[in-house]
Amino acid sequence: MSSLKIGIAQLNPIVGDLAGNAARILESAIEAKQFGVDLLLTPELSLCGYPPRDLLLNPGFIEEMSKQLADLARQLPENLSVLVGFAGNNPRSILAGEKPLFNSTALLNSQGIQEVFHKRLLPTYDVFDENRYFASGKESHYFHLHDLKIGVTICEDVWNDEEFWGKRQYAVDPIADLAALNVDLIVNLSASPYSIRKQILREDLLAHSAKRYQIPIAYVNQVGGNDDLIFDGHSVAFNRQGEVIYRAPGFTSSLEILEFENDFSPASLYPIPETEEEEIYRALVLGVRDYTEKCGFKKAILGLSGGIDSSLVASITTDALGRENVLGVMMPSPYSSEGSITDALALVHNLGIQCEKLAIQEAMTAYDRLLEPLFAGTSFGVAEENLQSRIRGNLLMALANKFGHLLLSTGNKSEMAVGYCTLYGDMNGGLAVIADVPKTRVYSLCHWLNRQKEIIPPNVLTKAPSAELKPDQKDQDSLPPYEILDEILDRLIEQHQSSRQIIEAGFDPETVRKVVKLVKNAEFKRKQAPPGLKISDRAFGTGWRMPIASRWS
Ligand SMILES: NC(=O)c1ccc[n+]([C@@H]2O[C@H](COP(=O)([O-])OP(=O)(O)OC[C@H]3O[C@@H](n4cnc5c(N)ncnc54)[C@H](O)[C@@H]3O)[C@@H](O)[C@H]2O)c1
Ligand SMILES: Nc1ncnc2c1ncn2[C@@H]1O[C@H](COP(=O)(O)O)[C@@H](O)[C@H]1O
Ligand SMILES: N[C@@H](CCC(=O)O)C(=O)O
Ligand SMILES: O=P(O)(O)OP(=O)(O)O
Repeated sequence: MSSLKIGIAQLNPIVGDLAGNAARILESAIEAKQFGVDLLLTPELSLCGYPPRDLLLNPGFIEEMSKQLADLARQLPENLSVLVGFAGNNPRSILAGEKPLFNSTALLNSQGIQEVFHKRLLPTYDVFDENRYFASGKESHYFHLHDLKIGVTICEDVWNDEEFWGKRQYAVDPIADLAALNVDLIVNLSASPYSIRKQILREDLLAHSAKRYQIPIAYVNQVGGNDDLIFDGHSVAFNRQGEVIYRAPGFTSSLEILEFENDFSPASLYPIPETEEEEIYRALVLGVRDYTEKCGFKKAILGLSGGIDSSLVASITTDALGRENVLGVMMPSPYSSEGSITDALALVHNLGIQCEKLAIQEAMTAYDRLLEPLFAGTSFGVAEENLQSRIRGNLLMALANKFGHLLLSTGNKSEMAVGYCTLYGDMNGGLAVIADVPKTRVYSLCHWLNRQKEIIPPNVLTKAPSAELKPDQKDQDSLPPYEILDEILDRLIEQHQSSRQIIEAGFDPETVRKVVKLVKNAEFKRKQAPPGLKISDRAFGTGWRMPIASRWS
């Protein structure tokens, strides 16, 4: 049987940057050619980046994509085939009443577009909404290269192994269809977003299919952050025994070359991060870096309270952007503890970032005076408390606006779930870095960060969480202990359990009912929150579509 050199281009495209993404693909192709590569694989929709969302509804965008695809082919080095992901028109759309586009892969070489393959299984759950734009490809097929039959699949096409899941998710299984066509190799072009330990699931699934059909599989995944989604890369290849013979590094672009002769020869195997904490931290660093850079910012700003959430976000941002690009602002009020300054300063020292101090007492007094006639006869309450948060939010946004920085908000998933945050206050910002990280995980990430040397000051790890909006206030005065709250939230949000099921699992009925009500009532806040980086299987982002004015809980 013939041999083949396959290049895996784990690319980080910018959504909508058609010319820039084409240039990235071309650069990889030229480099791959220097290593004698015959076939280069790029991720799903590599020309427009994933997910392009409603850019796909713009006919001019689709037209330009097809032009870029043809131009790219013409510039390719000779004797190199490249699989490029693109969205193209569905000619049957009007006659057959199908969606107007296909999610496709073109086989290109310097002679032009040789063949086109369409994605068959269109995910429409969680953050995916592909039925909104695409029609399903009707069949699976392959192309010939060096006398090899190479079957082409796109992302979800390989996620329907009935034997693996114990049930069929879709009526057809593209892998089974390609196996029936006796292909020598299956390639999969993916844009599979990160969630905790998802790579283990991907590898178990693909290993099962490779072994089941005795067909080697090469899987190339997109890498990089696009808005709320983080793509971890971790492209991987399996021999026909279902063994992993190659794994790309996670969270970074790469180009690797695999030798194929009847089967894959073993190649480099970058490890999966050892701990969940390492994995999550690296994902968040990539998410912050790419959001910042792809939106055209260089520097970021955040409020430093000496608390654990802002400390973690400051550390992530420092690793993402470099310490010279992070500005922390301390904004004490008369209710702030001494630690809000000393702990923030210890963090600033450990990270080496810039720091400014703006005491907010004067602004509070001015607000109180202005509101006095209207608030007369009422007692001090949440509205007055929240003024501090809103003054801080305003000051931060003024600084971000003045100096062209990106304001990062620091609320964690537990707070976002129950609405323990102030609209137009600490919720201000362009990106919510830890909005999908529960408070208990915030702690474990900080402990992990400190594994070799102190990054998060010890006092930050040990003091009780507090909004410090009134004397001696503690989160735990208003909320159940975070260990309990987070478990209830996990059951409710990620495991889709009802209050009854959670109570039956042994949780205090009154606490469960209170949490469920808080989550429902905070929907209006989450709708106005900045995009949050997704790390779980169910984040409060594009995959969470709850009504606001509703009765069901
Ligand atoms: N700011 C912080 O730093 C911080 C941190 C942690 C916790 N907290 C706590 O979070 C809480 C924030 O208080 P809050 O929730 O009253 O503040 P909020 O002002 O952010 O939200 C409440 C207000 O939102 C509006 N609203 C309510 N339901 C709505 C709906 N369905 N649609 C549109 N608007 C609606 C109403 O005007 C209501 O008064 C406080 O208990 C505070 O201690 C604040
Ligand atoms: N004293 C403060 N200085 C700067 N920034 C602050 C201060 N207090 C709060 N913040 C910011 O708001 C969020 C939320 O505060 P909680 O302590 O969770 O209520 C915090 O992370 C800071 O960014
Ligand atoms: N189900 C897959 C694939 C989605 C896709 O086709 O983009 C995933 O979660 O990664
Ligand atoms: O938001 P922070 O940083 O103030 O953390 P905490 O809420 O734990 O005080």
